Amino acid sequence: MILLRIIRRYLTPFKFLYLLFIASILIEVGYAVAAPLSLKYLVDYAFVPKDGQAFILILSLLVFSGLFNIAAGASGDYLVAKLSGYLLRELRIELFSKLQRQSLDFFSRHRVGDITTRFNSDLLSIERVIGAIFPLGFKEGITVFLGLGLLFSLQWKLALAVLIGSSLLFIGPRIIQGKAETANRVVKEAEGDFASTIDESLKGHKTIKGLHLQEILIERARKQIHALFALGLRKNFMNSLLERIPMTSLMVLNAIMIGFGGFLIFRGELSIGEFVAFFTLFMSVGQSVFHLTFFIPAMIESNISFERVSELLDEHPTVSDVDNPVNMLPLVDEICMHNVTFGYGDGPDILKNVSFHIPAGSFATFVGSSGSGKSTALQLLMRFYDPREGSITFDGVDLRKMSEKSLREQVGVVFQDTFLFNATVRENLQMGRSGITEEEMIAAAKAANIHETIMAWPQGYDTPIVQEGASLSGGQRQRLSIARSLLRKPKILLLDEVTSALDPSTEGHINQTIEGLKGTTTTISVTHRLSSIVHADLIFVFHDGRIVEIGSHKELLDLGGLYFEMWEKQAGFSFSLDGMHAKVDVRRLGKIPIFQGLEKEPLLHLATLLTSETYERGKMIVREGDEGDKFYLIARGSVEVRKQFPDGDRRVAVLQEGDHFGEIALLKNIPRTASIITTETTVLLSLRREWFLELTKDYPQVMEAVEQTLTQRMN
Ligand SMILES: Nc1ncnc2c1ncn2[C@@H]1O[C@H](COP(=O)(O)OP(=O)(O)OP(=O)(O)O)[C@@H](O)[C@H]1O
Repeated sequence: MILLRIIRRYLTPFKFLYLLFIASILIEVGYAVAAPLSLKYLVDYAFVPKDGQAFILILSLLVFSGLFNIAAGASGDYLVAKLSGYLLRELRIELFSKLQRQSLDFFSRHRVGDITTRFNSDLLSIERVIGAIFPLGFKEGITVFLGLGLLFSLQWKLALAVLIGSSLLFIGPRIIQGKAETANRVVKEAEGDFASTIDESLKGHKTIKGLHLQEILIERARKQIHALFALGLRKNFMNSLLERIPMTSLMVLNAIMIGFGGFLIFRGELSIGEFVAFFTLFMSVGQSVFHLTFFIPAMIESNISFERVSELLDEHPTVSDVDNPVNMLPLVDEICMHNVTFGYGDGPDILKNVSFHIPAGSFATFVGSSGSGKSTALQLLMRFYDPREGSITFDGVDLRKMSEKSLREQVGVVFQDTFLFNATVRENLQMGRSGITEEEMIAAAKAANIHETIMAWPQGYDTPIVQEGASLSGGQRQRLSIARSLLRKPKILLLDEVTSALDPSTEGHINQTIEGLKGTTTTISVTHRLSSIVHADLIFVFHDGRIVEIGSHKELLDLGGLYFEMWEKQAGFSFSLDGMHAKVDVRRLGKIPIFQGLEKEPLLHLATLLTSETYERGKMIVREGDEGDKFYLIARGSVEVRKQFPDGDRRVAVLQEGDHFGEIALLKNIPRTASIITTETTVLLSLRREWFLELTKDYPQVMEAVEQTLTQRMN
């Protein structure tokens, strides 16, 4: 039984207290059983013969042992409170530590709501069992056991009759027990589902609003709440039945006892004192049985909680330290991937036979289309996952042989999705590091271009960050997390789209900071904004899980391959300093398929009709089904394309800088075929149909060109 396993596991160091607790229980049980037995002597030796001396003797014994019993009971209560407190403390610590040590795949396998339910309601239910139900059940169990022995010694025939009657009467609850167990499990799962929905609706409120998914979420929650109601009803009914049946059974048993007991008295096989003692003892045993059966639903419920908690305790991280791991030393030579193949879980290969060398101190970047495996490669360098095939080495040492702690000390990482703790700015920056001076902290904040912003807040570095930084802008969060990483002075710095939420001037500043790290820090940055990496030492171009080009910006442009194509697509845009307004040059405009082949003059005119639109992350630009009246060109940022399918809406593509959408809207008023949502701060250039049509009056060839291209595309 999991309960006993847990008790053994956590209470072994407290053996002495545990033995004391058992002793106190035995005293209590002894009294509970012996007190009714005293009635036999009171009735047969004191009351019936009217013997005063015997009465006083028995009474004194009863009073004395009663006081002793009270003292033992109180000590037992204290001990159980202490032991259960210890156990829960240890369980909580181990559970939480287990959670922290899990590999990344664990977090994609488990939903937040499900894990938090295990910490909240499951642990509460365990607390109830360990602190009250189990000790009381244990006590009642021994009472029943000893009490039955005494009942048999008083009158075995009567005891046997009562026992047979009881066994028959307990068959009912046994049958219901299985059903109750299933009902309890199903309710727990439904609670987990609902908790996940609440969690999702809170964390994803922006996306939900942006995609206008409120109704879908309400509908989903409504279904879950209805299911909870129906399942809860069944569970409560089953549990009540379990509780009710023993009471009824007890009444039937009383009838058996009085009837058969009376019969034995008349036959002279039972004295009146014995009958009174038997009856009282039976009531006491019956009460204990009743309590025991009362505890059964709670035990069943808790058994599921025990299972769910021990499931977590038994989870072993898929990525863990080997025995005797080596400590990673500061990088002096190179970071290498050797023929690495990797996929998530049992999924397809995402990285296919990837190899590269990055010299220490250099600034390297991973570029490529969305989904080509750049972030995955970065995560492997962090050892969030281990490769399926091949190896990763830092200065020739396999990552799998290094201690995780030393790796994390050497490697800093900044993700696109930054997470800030609910603590002050200072605490967030210094988190996990001691001995950081004020100057160092300010220098890091300045390097990340966030110092001035922090100083403008009323409490400066002591400003509390609330709701995990939800009140800050995406750019502020990103800059704070860059500062946090810089402050740790890592030898290797891994950056995943860290400047996506920044305006061009701030981005320029951060890029300078990153370039300034050359020589002292090995930096590997994943980005889709090629203008930010022209000074990188090495650029790795990813395509469909493979590296297809390697070189410097110039070398790759000269190569005229995929990188060149990407560069050409992104080139030709210019921005205002705050990044809110964009312009596109005529050469670039003429490369858009629908405008290809147009003369310079109409293109110049066209460029003046484009309007800048800036959106924060998570905003819906186009809603599937809405009337389309604009064509869009992405000047900066990226968007996802989502479509409705019978099983819900799904991302079907990601569009990035230089991509465009909505061409058909220039010609016809037809509903949009997909929704477009920004995945980062995005600047678009839009062209309204009415203005475009106006233009075509002066340049009819524009209309012809657009129509021709679109017709070709449709065909
Ligand atoms: N935790 C995960 N579990 C399963 N598949 C994943 C996971 N993370 C990423 N993928 C998949 O792996 C592929 C590569 O993703 P990855 O994030 O590495 O690409 P990327 O080149 O960085 O793209 P982007 O620029 O859009 O982030 C994608 O198809 C993605 O859906």
